[in-house]
Amino acid sequence: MTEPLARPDASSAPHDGAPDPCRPVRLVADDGAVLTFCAHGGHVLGWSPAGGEERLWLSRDTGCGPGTAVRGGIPVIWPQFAARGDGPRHGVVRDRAWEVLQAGTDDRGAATARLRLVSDGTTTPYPHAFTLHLDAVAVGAELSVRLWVRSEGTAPLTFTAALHTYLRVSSTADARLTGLEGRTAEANDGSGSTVLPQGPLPVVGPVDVAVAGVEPGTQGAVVLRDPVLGATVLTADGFGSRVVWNPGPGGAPGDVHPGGEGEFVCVEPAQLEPVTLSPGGEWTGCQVLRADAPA
Ligand SMILES: O=P(O)(O)OC[C@H]1O[C@H](O)[C@H](O)[C@@H](O)[C@@H]1O
Repeated sequence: MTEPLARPDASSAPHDGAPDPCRPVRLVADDGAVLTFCAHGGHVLGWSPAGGEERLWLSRDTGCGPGTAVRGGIPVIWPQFAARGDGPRHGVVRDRAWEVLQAGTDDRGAATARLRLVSDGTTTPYPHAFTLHLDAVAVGAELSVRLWVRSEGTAPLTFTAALHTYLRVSSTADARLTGLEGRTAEANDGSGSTVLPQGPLPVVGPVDVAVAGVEPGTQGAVVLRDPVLGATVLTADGFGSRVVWNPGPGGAPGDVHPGGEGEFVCVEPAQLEPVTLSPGGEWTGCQVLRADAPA
């Protein structure tokens, strides 16, 4: 079942008779799990597990439209994480329209969407030919999101990537993160490294770090515990790092609604070691979020 929602930003312009890429599309699985996405940015906007509340955070003040990234949900960061390169910050795919290849329910009753972005290599500021697919599936307690890349050009294609996941919390003051304790965390502003303390980590910002060498799958699980919402367990494959970001009081970008920085923490599966694909080469990274009820 596909239902349109009100657009998050009334200022986003429809694109010449084509469906507005900023229009949120809401898919409901047979068991009640909900996946919301928009074509702009190949962006997962929301997810609630079967019988549960929304687990992703979306700013009420987000923009959406050519050149503007949505604030919240799961922005696709590619082919450059943050300012780690000489291209545009966080890459070139979060602020342009993707195509919707499929949206609906599959034969298990899961809510599924496949989005695609194709570049023929003539687009600035990133003149490389590539195809990206973003697959999102919501069913039961889980959301899975898979990013697939194929190099379509004749030259090697080098990139970094992330699924910049905004996890909703009832209050950053009460939420805690486990799974990264005792690991070395590199500050994303280049100011150096620290070793994270043992025990559950507070998520009140400012915090902006990257932890490298995270194991794939359940071995590298990171768990966000919230006393109201319950736990969200994040596992990933293909992404060697986890970025943890919260801007903290007074530090939020202007498209975060007032007080919004107290309502989320970003836990981002990221591939920060550059990946190089030969012509025709492919790469896949995926994450699974599992919602557990409050203890
Ligand atoms: O404002 P944006 O470009 O969306 O970036 C938002 C945040 O993304 C990541 O988490 C980075 O580690 C942060 O340094 C950055 O502030």
